[in-house]
Amino acid sequence: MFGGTETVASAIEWAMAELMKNPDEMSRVQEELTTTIGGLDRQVQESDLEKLPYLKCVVKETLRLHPPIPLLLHETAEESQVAGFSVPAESRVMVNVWAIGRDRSVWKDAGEFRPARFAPGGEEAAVDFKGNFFEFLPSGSGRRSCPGMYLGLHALELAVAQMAHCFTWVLPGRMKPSELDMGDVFGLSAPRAVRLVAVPTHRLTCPLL
Ligand code: HEM
Repeated sequence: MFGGTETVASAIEWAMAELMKNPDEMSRVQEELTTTIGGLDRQVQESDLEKLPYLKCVVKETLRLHPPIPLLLHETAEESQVAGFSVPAESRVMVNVWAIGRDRSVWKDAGEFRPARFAPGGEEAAVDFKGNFFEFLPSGSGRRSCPGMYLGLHALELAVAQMAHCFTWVLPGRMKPSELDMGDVFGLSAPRAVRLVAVPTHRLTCPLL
């Protein structure tokens, strides 16, 4: 239950928070949605997702900065050498996916939310979720990597697409995007420290139901 629900729920909240903090990115996502869907007179459907490449970059960038499972807990099957250190067999090993995703020696503008890095022509366009790029491991890697990742991605993309397409979002009161608290809580998962509060207004010209 935890693996399939909390991961997706926390990633939806982080994606929306990043889009609220970066209004230009929200506009770009909404523009892609409006163009792909052909206006504002219908909702996003599952079949539209394959035609939304920038939305997929937004989701990828969200999972780079906010992997729902920040630490992978593994055990070595045999003695190994890592960076000149000998690691005995049956050692508990923790892989800090959260820190790797923000490593400045690996990522350009590591702390910035810049989905275009994953777009065609971007410097990280080739990175995927299969666990072969060790600098990007939101679903782990190898035999114990996440078996539900593509289901999770599908749910995540659909939820963000629907929210961005159906509504215009603003922060409550007169809060500026730069004032949005982006702190997280470190544990088994890494949800937002402060829940996202955002005010929607209807954007579509058709009814929601
Ligand atoms: C955005 C969504 C998701 C993310 C980021 C995610 C991430 C992860 C990660 C990092 C692991 C551990 C991999 C490792 O230790 O190397 C994992 C394991 C697992 N996940 Fe997911 N997950 C997601 C969605 C789901 C969904 C939707 C399901 C089921 C419907 C699921 C089922 C599992 C299971 C069963 C494991 C344990 C696999 C094993 O131990 O062999 N996950 N997930």
